[in-house]
Amino acid sequence: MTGAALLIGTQDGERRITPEEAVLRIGRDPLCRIVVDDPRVSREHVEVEYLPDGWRLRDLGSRNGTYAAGVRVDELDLARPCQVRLGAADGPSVTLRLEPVGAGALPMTVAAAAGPARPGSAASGSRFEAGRMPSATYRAARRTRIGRAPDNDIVLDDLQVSRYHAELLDTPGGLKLVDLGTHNGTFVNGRRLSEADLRPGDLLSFGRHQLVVDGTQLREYVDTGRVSLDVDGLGVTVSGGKRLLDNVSFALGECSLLAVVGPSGAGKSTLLGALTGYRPANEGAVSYQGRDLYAEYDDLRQRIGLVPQDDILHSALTVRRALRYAAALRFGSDVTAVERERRIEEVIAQLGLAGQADQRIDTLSGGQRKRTSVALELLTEPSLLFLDEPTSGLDPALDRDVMVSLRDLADRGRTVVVVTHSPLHLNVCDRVLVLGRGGRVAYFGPPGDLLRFFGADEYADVFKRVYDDPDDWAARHAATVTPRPTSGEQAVSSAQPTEAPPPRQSRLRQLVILTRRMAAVTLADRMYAVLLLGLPLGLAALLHVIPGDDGFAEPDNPLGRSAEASQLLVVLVIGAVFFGLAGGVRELVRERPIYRRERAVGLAPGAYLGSKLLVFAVVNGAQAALFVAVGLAGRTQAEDALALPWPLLESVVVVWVTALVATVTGLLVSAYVSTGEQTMPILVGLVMAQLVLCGGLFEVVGRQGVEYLSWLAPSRWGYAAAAASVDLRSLALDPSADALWNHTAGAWWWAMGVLALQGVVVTGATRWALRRHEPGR
Ligand SMILES: Nc1ncnc2c1ncn2[C@@H]1O[C@H](COP(=O)(O)OP(=O)(O)OP(=O)(O)O)[C@@H](O)[C@H]1O
Repeated sequence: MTGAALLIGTQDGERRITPEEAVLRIGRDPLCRIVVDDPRVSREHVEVEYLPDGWRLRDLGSRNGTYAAGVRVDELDLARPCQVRLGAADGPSVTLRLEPVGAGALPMTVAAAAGPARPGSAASGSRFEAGRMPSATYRAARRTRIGRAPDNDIVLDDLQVSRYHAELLDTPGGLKLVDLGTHNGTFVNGRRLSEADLRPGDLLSFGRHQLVVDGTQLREYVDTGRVSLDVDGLGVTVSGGKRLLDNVSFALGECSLLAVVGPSGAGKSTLLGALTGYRPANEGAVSYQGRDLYAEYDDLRQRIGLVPQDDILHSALTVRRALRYAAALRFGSDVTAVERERRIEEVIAQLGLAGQADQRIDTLSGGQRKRTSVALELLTEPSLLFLDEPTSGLDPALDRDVMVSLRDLADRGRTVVVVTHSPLHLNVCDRVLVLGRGGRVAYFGPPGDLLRFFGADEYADVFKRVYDDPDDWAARHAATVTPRPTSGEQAVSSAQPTEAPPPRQSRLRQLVILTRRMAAVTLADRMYAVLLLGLPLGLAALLHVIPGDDGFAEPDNPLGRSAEASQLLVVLVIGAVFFGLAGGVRELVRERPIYRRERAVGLAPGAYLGSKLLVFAVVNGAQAALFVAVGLAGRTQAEDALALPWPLLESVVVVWVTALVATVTGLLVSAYVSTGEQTMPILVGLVMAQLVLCGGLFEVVGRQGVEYLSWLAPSRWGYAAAAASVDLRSLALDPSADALWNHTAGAWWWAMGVLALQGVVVTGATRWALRRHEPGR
């Protein structure tokens, strides 16, 4: 395209301009190079200019707007042939045909614009095609196979496309599409379907590739990231009638970088939720290259990358390892390790992280860490990238570093929207949107005009003015924009409540990936790993403080009884509860931002929880073995075992299972709390309750309320199994009436069975609690 001339076609004929010619204005004014005599066109309506990266068309703040593919645009990259309308989105209007010609330019195709897209209707494709040119055209045979592998009839080179993805069958009733059981999914007019009868104009999506059906012909379009975003009348009202967003409208051209700024509480995060579809708006529409985001969310969500405010990275891993796990989770299982590795190296290079690729994330600078989060989102090549305050907490130099990276991403073909508190580097953006309280737009336009619009000398004044008088600035902004044509009805959003998408791999494969990741994270965090093993060792030392040297043998005193055995068991069981809870209680809350983001791209909660259980089962097993072996060293063991080959093994198993049930209880707490700090008092309270209710401190049998309550405590059953194992009823100082402690295999299995059942119930409750962190909540 570089060096290409531009052909501009109007009703009056064609005109060829070269890069050497200066900026060319088009409008009603006789001084314009191309004069258009039409009342809907402004005196100076648009200008066309050759920039280092190619031709651009810019709307000069025209009253009635400039439209491409039915979307109002402020700026348009003319890399590809297109049609724009001056003064009206549709109906009769002045139409310009713009076509780069000469070196590297692509041939022109003109497609007529149709009505707005409707999911499930045949119109999606026609609107989507308006003004664009297909990258290929295919004719469907009787059976046409589509996929990534080279032996398909239609080969789509895209890691989000399965090797053998779908089949088109030419039947007497017309074309029929059948998904070949992919995890990636096949989408028809934005809806995921396993089978569909196709009609002319239907839009089929496979990853970044779209095929529009026209008889037995299929026109292919590839989403290279050059997409426009059109936001019309977004409104969010919460229960109680409070308005969080009020009639937000704006249009962004391709390859744009938009900064959303505004005082705290203005609604920036709410806007981000509405634009990404996580928390859809109640009113209005968001369209993405002419496609309705809410109506076609199943499909379009894959084209959206979101970098939330909190890091979505395991900081103990290196950049490359974190990206490897993310790629394994986000790509389908038929994407090979070599293909994933290639993509990882691409994003590392793209974000300038080659020097840090093998560095641990917790040793990166704030800016590099943010760029790693961005790299992770770019793995799947989204065309729209949203970032929530990526520069918060960064110094001005790192702030600029991040903003310049975003500029670069937009320039390479992507629309980037960044919410920021920092006005320092707004000049790298194409557009700035200032939100005032109540979610009203106080300004939307180029950064260069921002201070002038507010009559301010510095950005701090802008914030203050918007904060002090949001109504006035919203009204002033409204006066500068042309109202869009409406049908007179309130635009009710077509949004459905957001649901997480299905996983990209089988749940078993996810379980394996997540288990490996968690093991890697646990081992990489040396301090944490040392603490996990240090805790049972410290507790084992406490066991040696208990007086006596009989262990679990009959005490050598006239009574034949002592407190030693029951004291040993209390410390063993409560120790197990303690290290189990301590491990579980932090786990989910510290990973919450990661969980939320991964859930939104197809993480299966069952696989996630399963990976925690598997790793903790191993960790708790090692802890139990250490604790029992070191803590009981030098003490006599019980003479015989009840259910397992050796008494010591029985003690280890009791401690292990008790710890595991406590771990799951910790995970349940972790799923409910909102910060790590909240876990400490809960941990203390739970350990104390387990101590009181275990039955070893004082007798709970026969004290009705207490006895029933104790049935809920895992420590009660862990203690009972351990007591049965060592025959505590014949060793303890006070002969106990607790039938759970009978020295029989039946009593041991009963106690262990109830303990296991508690584990299953609490795991189910934790899985349920994870629903609180579904995307959109
Ligand atoms: N579910 C809700 N119910 C009621 N009010 C809400 C709800 N969610 C958000 N709000 C309120 O809506 C307003 C906008 O919130 P939002 O988080 O979008 O603002 P923000 O501009 O992102 O703020 P900040 O810059 O502090 O992050 C705030 O006043 C907030 O308290």
